[in-house]
Amino acid sequence: MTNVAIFGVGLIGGSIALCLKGKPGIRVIGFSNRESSVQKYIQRGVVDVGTTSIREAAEQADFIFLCVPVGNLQEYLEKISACKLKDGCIITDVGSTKSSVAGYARSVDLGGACFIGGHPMAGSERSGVEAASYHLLENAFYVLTPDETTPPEAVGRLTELLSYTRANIVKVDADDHDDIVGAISHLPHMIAVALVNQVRSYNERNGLYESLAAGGFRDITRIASGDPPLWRDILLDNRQVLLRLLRDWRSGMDEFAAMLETNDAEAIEEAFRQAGEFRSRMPERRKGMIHSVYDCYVDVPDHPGIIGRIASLLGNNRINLSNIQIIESREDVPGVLRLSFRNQEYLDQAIALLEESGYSVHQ
Ligand SMILES: NC(=O)C1=CN([C@@H]2O[C@H](COP(=O)(O)OP(=O)(O)OC[C@H]3O[C@@H](n4cnc5c(N)ncnc54)[C@H](O)[C@@H]3O)[C@@H](O)[C@H]2O)C=CC1
Ligand SMILES: O=C(O)C(=O)Cc1ccc(O)cc1
Repeated sequence: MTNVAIFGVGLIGGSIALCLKGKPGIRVIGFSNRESSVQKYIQRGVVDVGTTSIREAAEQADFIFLCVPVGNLQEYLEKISACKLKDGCIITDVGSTKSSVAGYARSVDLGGACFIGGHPMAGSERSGVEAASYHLLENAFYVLTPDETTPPEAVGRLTELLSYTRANIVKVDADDHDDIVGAISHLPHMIAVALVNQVRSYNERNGLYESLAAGGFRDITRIASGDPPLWRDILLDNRQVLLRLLRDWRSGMDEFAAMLETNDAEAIEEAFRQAGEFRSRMPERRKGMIHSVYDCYVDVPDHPGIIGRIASLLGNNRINLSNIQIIESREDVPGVLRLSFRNQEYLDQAIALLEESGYSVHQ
């Protein structure tokens, strides 16, 4: 029997637990520091057994996943290292930063156990076990950060276990990880928050900002709704990298200001051209840190029951909708429905079916 202990069964810990539970020879143990949370994990069927005892969870584990916030990783590594761990036990984490946790792991004596940092590079702005999903990590990159002291055999065993998540495992140096993820995830989160707060302050004087900001603005700032304590920990932990990235960001904004001040039409066009060219080279719709959306928009006449008919059409053809939203519904224009799906396959099938049935669909 392979015992997998998960510390912090939230969005990420819960999603990993859902991938492992019920697999041959695997038993998932959920740890929480709160008894009521342990009961919840068991009731929701996310773990096989649960405990509030660090020792009980850690000492029988063959694998330990630390899925607590970044700010609690040091504390848990220290507490776990004080337990009598099994020889060959592999400890890993899922934190969004990788350098600091590697340092904490080096500073404790893990006996016959070993630590391999990890970061599943997919998620959402939601948190808690309620948001966990069997599909969350599917096709996403999952970074592991072994160093020269990590036994390759341990990396192999962890990779094998993680194959149940259906993520793509990649090995990256911990410092490189923090530079790259700082730029593609942490910096965008700060920008989204600053942008929303900028508009929020204008809105205090004129509520029209809020009314008109729906649609695109809402979409591009979705990540500003991330869990505040979680993001506090991530940004503070990666602060040296982020301070450097913010300097570069400011100089990019200064360049825009200069282009506007000097009426430099050509430079503005060139900036858009370069960005568009780089963006077009990125693989489309691959699951990334800031997750892809599989949405389409359907024009719908203002007929009663139309939403039900579309939902039934998809349901009868076994195409699972993950969300449905009325974007526009006014008397003078046809309405628009936004349909969201979990993957490209469902989206493609839905578009084909809706078009066949006479609907006008766009992406
Ligand atoms: N939110 C996301 O999309 C992603 C988050 N991560 C990383 O995953 C880790 C967990 O994040 P989420 O699952 O999103 O958060 P979450 O809030 O959904 O889950 C955190 C879990 O840790 C528990 N917890 C909090 N403080 C604790 C403590 N002191 N002792 C024991 N348990 C405690 C919570 O009860 C919860 O079950 C973080 O390190 C985060 O950086 C990694 C990839 C994506
Ligand atoms: O909501 C999104 O798309 C995210 O960006 C989620 C996310 C948050 C933290 C991570 O370390 C990785 C992914």
